[in-house]
Amino acid sequence: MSTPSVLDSIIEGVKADVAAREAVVDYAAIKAASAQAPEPKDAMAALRQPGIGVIAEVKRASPSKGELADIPDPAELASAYEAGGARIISVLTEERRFHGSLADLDSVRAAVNIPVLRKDFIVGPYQIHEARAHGADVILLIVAALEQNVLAALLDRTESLGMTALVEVHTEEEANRALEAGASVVGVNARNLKTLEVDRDCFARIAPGLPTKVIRVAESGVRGTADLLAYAGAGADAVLVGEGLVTSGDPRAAVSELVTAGTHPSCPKPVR
Ligand SMILES: O=C(O)c1ccccc1NCC(=O)[C@H](O)[C@H](O)COP(=O)(O)O
Repeated sequence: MSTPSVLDSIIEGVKADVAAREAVVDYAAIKAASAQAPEPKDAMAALRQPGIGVIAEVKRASPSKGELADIPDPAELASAYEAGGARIISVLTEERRFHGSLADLDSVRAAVNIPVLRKDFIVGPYQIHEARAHGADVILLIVAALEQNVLAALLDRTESLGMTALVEVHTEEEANRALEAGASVVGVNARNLKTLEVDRDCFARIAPGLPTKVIRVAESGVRGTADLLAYAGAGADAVLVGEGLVTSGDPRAAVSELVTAGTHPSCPKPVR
C-alpha cells in the first residue's frame, strides 16, 4: 500500500472533525442556520475591480512550515489587512495542521466589511452550510480532493447559497475538471498539496488555458511585490497571500505595498 500524501492525511482528519461537529449540530440544524445568515457579500465584484487584488490570509501554521505566527487576535489582523486594501480575507479554519477554527472565522467576519473566504478542505455540503452559517461569502473547493461529481455538486450548492467558490487546481488536468464543473473563479496553487513543493511557474503554465471570463487567482509563494508582478504578468486577477503577510511584522503595510504594486499603471493587466 502506498504512503498517504499530506493532502490525504489532512482530509482524513477533516472528515473525523466534521463528523464530530455534525454529532453536535446535525445537518438539518446547520442548513437552517445557514438560511438565517445575513446575505453573502459579492466576492465576484470585489475580484473584478481594476488592478491585481490581494486576498490576505489569516494563517497560524502550516504542514510545510509548522507554527508561522502568534495571532492572538485574528480580528485585529484582518482589520489591518482590510485597512491595507485587501479585497478579500481568507481564514484557514482547519484545526489539526493549520491551527485555525470556526471561532477565527467568526471573529474575522465580525471585524471586516469585505468578503471573507473560509479556507478549508471541504469534503461535503455540511461544511458549506457551516461556512455560510458563520458568515463566509466564499469557500475553497480543491479539485485534487474531490471526485468530479462531488466537485460539481458542491459548486452548485455553494452558488445556490449565493456564495462564490474559489476552485483550486495545480495541474492542467485539474483546471479542465474545474472548468467542466462550471468554475467561475479558478485558483492556481503553486503549492503541490501532495508533496508541499512550491512551483511559482505553475500559474504561467495553466492560466493562459483558462477562458478569459474566468477569474484567475494565483495562490501561494508570494513573498513580495516581485512575485505579485510576476503573477500579474502571467495574467492573474488576484493573488492569495498567507505566510508573507503573517510573518511580515506589519501586515497593514505589507498588504498596502502589494496593493500599491498591483494597482500601479505599470502593473500588467489581465487580458479580457
Ligand atoms: O501551506 C501549506 O503548507 C499547505 C500544505 C498543505 C495544504 C495546503 C497548504 N496551504 C494552503 C494554501 O494553499 C496557502 O495557505 C495559501 O495559498 C497561501 O500560501 P502562502 O502565501 O505561501 O502561505
